[in-house]
Amino acid sequence: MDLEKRFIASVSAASKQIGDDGAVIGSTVYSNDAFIEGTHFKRAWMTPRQIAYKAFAVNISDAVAMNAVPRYALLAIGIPSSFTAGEADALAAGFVEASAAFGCELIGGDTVKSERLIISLTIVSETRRPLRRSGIKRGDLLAFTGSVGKAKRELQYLLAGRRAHAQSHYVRPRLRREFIADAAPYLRAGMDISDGIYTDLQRLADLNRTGFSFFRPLGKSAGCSGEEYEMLVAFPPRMRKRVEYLARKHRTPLTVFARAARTRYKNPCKSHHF
Ligand SMILES: Nc1ncnc2c1ncn2[C@@H]1O[C@H](COP(=O)(O)OP(=O)(O)O)[C@@H](O)[C@H]1O
Ligand SMILES: Cc1ncc(C[n+]2csc(CCOP(=O)(O)OP(=O)(O)O)c2C)c(N)n1
Ligand SMILES: [Mg+2]
Repeated sequence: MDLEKRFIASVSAASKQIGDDGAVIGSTVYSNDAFIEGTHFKRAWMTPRQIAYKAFAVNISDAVAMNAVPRYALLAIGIPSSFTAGEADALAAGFVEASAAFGCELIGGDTVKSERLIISLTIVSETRRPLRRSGIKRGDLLAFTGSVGKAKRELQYLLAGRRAHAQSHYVRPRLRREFIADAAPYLRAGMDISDGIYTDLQRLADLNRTGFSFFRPLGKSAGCSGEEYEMLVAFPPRMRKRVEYLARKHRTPLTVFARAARTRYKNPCKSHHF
């Protein structure tokens, strides 16, 4: 078992809430994601403003994954002392821009000096109908939004020393807020794709004690592509037409690729955790 899984399993003793994209307390959802130089990005890849915007967007993704509307954000940030005033201003501008774009008010946080640029955001969001990772039944269909695979390619370009394109989804993830809000009543479960479909399916398999029978293999280039921030959803076959209609309505590509079945699931991807 990898170190991350082991650690999360241990802290899960503290609360039954742990295990989903966010914790649902009443109609409020709490979620947190870290965005760390060296782990999630390199400084050379993006401008400080782009880094701040992406950090915010990937956090909003967890709220969307819970079918929650983001309301408030708390930001903890560690800024290297090598940053110029202009770079610090640009970082701040990225958070202010994202806060307005996602309608999520930045109400506080903490600022410290650190060796690397580190960002941790907590999002407080509201939902009337939480979309959880659990609830999948045998026979349910599995689908993902958008086209997946680009994030992995972009990451490979960047690791090879190239610069990111400002309009790329890797720099500016497009979230499926409207589609999820409309489709949630017909979905059995959902999560956002941060580690790649195959790895995220492993989480659904463990949590729902199910395997998947694939209509067609996705291939590793699509299935092992992380940081897509597209949605992975499950719904009963009788809801298929309705969910597909809502996807078309919101111009959201939707690929139905598997059904939940009594098979053993095996994740073919290499882990990037520890
Ligand atoms: N350090 C931690 N302390 C408490 N809960 C944690 C910690 N790290 C992760 N979790 C919880 O474990 C679950 C799985 O986390 P993770 O796989 O990172 O989710 P995601 O991929 O959406 O970020 C989530 O419910 C998350 O809140
Ligand atoms: C410098 C650098 N190396 C490697 C990667 C690849 N990478 C790091 S994290 C990640 C997946 C998502 O990160 P994680 O921390 O698991 O997000 P979470 O599931 O908690 O939302 C990927 C593909 C990267 N983005 N940047
Ligand atoms: Mg998530």
